[in-house]
Amino acid sequence: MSSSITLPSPAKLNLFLHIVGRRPDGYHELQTLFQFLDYGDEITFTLTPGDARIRLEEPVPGVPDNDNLIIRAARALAERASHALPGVTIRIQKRLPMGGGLGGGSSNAATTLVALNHLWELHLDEDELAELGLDLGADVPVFVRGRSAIGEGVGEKLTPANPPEDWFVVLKPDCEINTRKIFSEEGLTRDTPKMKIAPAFEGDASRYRNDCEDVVRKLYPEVNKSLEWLSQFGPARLTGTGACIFGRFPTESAARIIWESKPSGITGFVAKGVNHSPLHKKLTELK
Ligand SMILES: C[C@](O)(CO)[C@H](O)COP(=O)(O)OP(=O)(O)OC[C@H]1O[C@@H](n2ccc(N)nc2=O)[C@H](O)[C@@H]1O
Ligand SMILES: Nc1ncnc2c1ncn2[C@@H]1O[C@H](COP(=O)(O)OP(=O)(O)OP(=O)(O)O)[C@@H](O)[C@H]1O
Repeated sequence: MSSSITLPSPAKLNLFLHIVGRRPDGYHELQTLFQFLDYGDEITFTLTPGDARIRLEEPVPGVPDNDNLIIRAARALAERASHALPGVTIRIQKRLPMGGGLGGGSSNAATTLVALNHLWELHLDEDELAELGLDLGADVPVFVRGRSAIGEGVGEKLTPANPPEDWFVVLKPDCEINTRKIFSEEGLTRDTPKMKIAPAFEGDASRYRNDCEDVVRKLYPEVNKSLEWLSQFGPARLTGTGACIFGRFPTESAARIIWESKPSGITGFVAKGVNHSPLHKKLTELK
């Protein structure tokens, strides 16, 4: 087996996000529809026999290595091994904005769990990896499992879903949003009635909303302005707790026309929604 592997670490969108309650520990109970994008970071893992360290070739700007979810995921996995493991050097090509609501850090953690489980030949099953992942972040399990899904609980109870694989214009207003801050806002809607989720949910996500959107629009005028602009062309919505917003289009060319006309100074990208994670697709090709 090769001792080096390069794998995608895709973004997710929350096609809708309802807050349906609050647990005694303060965490919010959600109903959310996750879909992956064929766009994200890329991570290369190279085993280093003879050097037991788990290290990043270069730090992610603004994130101390000890806090980096890649390092934390690798260490958590290594603790599960019953024998000495070779070290690993990890290189990340970061494309996803931080604090964007695209799940970048969680996706990096999941790619690390899946990649090192493979390279270290640990044979943990998907349930074990998802459970390890949940300790690192609420969004990690869906990235570990790699299927679009309705997430309930804090996002760890997953029911596979098949939303249409549309094209998206994703815009990143010029601000970073802290997830914890939004979940602690007094004015946040926390009592959306729970829906009954049918297996293989294929409902029209645009009928539902993101309960964080009102609060985020008020606190971040940049987000409000971008949503107003994108809404001219169809339903536009916040992902996660922001800051990114997305508009849905049936074809790539329709999405690109809108992308080309965006106001100057806004960053982002055009990507396709996919119901199978690019991570798992690539890993299957490699096996
Ligand atoms: C908003 C979403 O992106 C939707 O997919 C996720 O629920 C957030 O997931 P995440 O970024 O992995 O969040 P975590 O790192 O687990 O949590 C950050 C903080 O947000 C708050 N938090 C998070 C998730 C949740 N369901 N309820 C919460 O109240 C908690 O204060 C927590 O300390
Ligand atoms: N590998 C990593 N990549 C990005 N952020 C990381 C990483 N490791 C730790 N972090 C921390 O996680 C924070 C949130 O980053 P992330 O990119 O996951 O935000 P997000 O897209 O808003 O996530 P979510 O949608 O899950 O709320 C960052 O501000 C950073 O401090």
